[in-house]
Amino acid sequence: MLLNIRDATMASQVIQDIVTRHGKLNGLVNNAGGQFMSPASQLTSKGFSTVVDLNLNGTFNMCKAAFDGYMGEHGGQIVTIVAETRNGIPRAMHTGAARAGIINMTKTLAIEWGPYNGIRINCVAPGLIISSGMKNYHETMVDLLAHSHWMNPTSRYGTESEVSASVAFLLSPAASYINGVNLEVDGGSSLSKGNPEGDELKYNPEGSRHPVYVGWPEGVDNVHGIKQVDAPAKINELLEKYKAIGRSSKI
Ligand SMILES: CCCCCCCCC/C=C/C(=O)SCCNC(=O)CCNC(=O)[C@H](O)C(C)(C)COP(=O)(O)OP(=O)(O)OC[C@H]1O[C@@H](n2cnc3c(N)ncnc32)[C@H](O)[C@@H]1OP(=O)(O)O
Ligand SMILES: NC(=O)C1=CN([C@@H]2O[C@H](COP(=O)(O)OP(=O)(O)OC[C@H]3O[C@@H](n4cnc5c(N)ncnc54)[C@H](OP(=O)(O)O)[C@@H]3O)[C@@H](O)[C@H]2O)C=CC1
Repeated sequence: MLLNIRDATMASQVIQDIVTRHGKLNGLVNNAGGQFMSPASQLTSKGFSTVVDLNLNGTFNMCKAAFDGYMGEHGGQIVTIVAETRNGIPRAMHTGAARAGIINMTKTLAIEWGPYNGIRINCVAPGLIISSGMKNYHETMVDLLAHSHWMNPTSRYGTESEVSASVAFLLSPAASYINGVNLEVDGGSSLSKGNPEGDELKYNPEGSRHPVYVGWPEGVDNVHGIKQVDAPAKINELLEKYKAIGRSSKI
């Protein structure tokens, strides 16, 4: 099923197709999104609009389609992946603005849609994650990333599994009284005060001592298997390292 979330008509059509095929729509996860890197001073109006359209308008299109097509009548759970935006996102101001918009939209929808059969809607805000998305960035950026992970308080980046686990939690009855929140999944990086230069001892360049979660238990189709992360070699190297930490850690 092809879907461009920027197209409201297509969003409605896809939701209708799902409801027709399965008879219900229990949950919606808005994961699609992205941006290009650019300092704000070089960003054009069109570039800004493009990223806002994808992330903010696209998420609205999907939420509205799910509400109109099923959830307004039957309830359901919605989780949107945003990005950690606590201190803005230098060189990605457009996406920071769009994601902050989604977080606020989520709060309003939680209030307005809660009465509709208990719809719950929340956000998950990842910090830097070793993911397929890294292939979209320039080599120099990937290089920088591959050597900067120790600046995170956990001395590592996150994994796709760790984001997925938060999404699964928010969709599940375990989160039945959680509504309108933005759950940061960033290892505490948003709390750090920026570049730790001159303060390195607080960090651990040797590697992480925090447990790491990579991959769900092997399933029939292993849909969340880390083998499927199609990222640049340097990023996959990091992932292999995290796998080793994971094996030696009690989680
Ligand atoms: C890891 C780092 C941590 C840094 C922190 C980053 C944020 C937190 C971490 C997040 C990580 C991730 O999200 S990882 C996920 C990564 N995946 C992605 O980002 C997917 C990337 N791609 C896309 O979604 C799309 O291609 C998207 C960027 C929205 C562009 O959509 P379109 O194809 O419709 O747009 P285009 O036609 O190409 O371009 C439209 C206009 O946008 C502008 N534009 C487009 N590309 C441009 C570019 N490279 N530089 C300047 N400007 C550009 C121009 O003005 C274009 O107009 P013209 O000049 O007229 O052509
Ligand atoms: N990796 C990270 O560090 C972080 C990621 N995020 C966010 O997490 C989410 C997942 O990213 P990640 O897995 O890393 O990267 P990916 O680039 O692998 O995932 C982005 C997905 O969005 C889809 N997409 C983009 N535009 C559209 C559209 N118009 N309609 C439908 N689908 C679209 C892409 O589909 P296709 O492949 O077909 O183009 C792709 O599957 C994104 O929203 C990302 O911005 C947030 C913070 C940090």
